[in-house]
Amino acid sequence: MEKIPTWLPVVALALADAQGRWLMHRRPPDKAHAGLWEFPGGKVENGENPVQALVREIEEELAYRLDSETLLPAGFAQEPASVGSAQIVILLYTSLWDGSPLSTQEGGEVDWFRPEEIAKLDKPPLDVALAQGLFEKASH
Ligand SMILES: Nc1nc2c([nH]c(=O)n2[C@@H]2O[C@H](COP(=O)(O)OP(=O)(O)OP(=O)(O)O)[C@@H](O)[C@H]2O)c(=O)[nH]1
Repeated sequence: MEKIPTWLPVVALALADAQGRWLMHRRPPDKAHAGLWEFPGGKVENGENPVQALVREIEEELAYRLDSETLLPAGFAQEPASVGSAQIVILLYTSLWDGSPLSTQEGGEVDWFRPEEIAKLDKPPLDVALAQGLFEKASH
């Protein structure tokens, strides 16, 4: 067996405001899944743990400094296993917004939505699964 990772860890953030709305990021036109709404985040880099990766990604994408102590694991979603390319697994964390401004740094846009609105947004497949897991859990 080759000693290379067979899966690609990605981390994502479900940030809630005090009104029960959640932050979603719309991917810019020049990227994969252009125009789709996702939980913001990105790939875990070598030498990082998931929380470090998420803090870095959110700072890069949104100029928002997460307090790693407030991040709670909320679920995960995975691509079907495939031969050839690494399987993407997205780990989702929740946090409560502290009110600091958010500003998109990489050409995307962000907005706040209620769970029933998020259900109707066009999303990449793993974000569909993450949203289902998060909001089905929250409503029980
Ligand atoms: N959020 C999300 N990402 C997905 C899905 N499926 C899938 O292949 N991805 C890929 O997972 C990666 C997420 O990392 P990212 O957000 O840092 O991607 P990026 O394009 O900004 O980074 P890059 O410039 O390094 O490629 C992207 O390559 C994205 O295309 C999905 O369903 N949801």
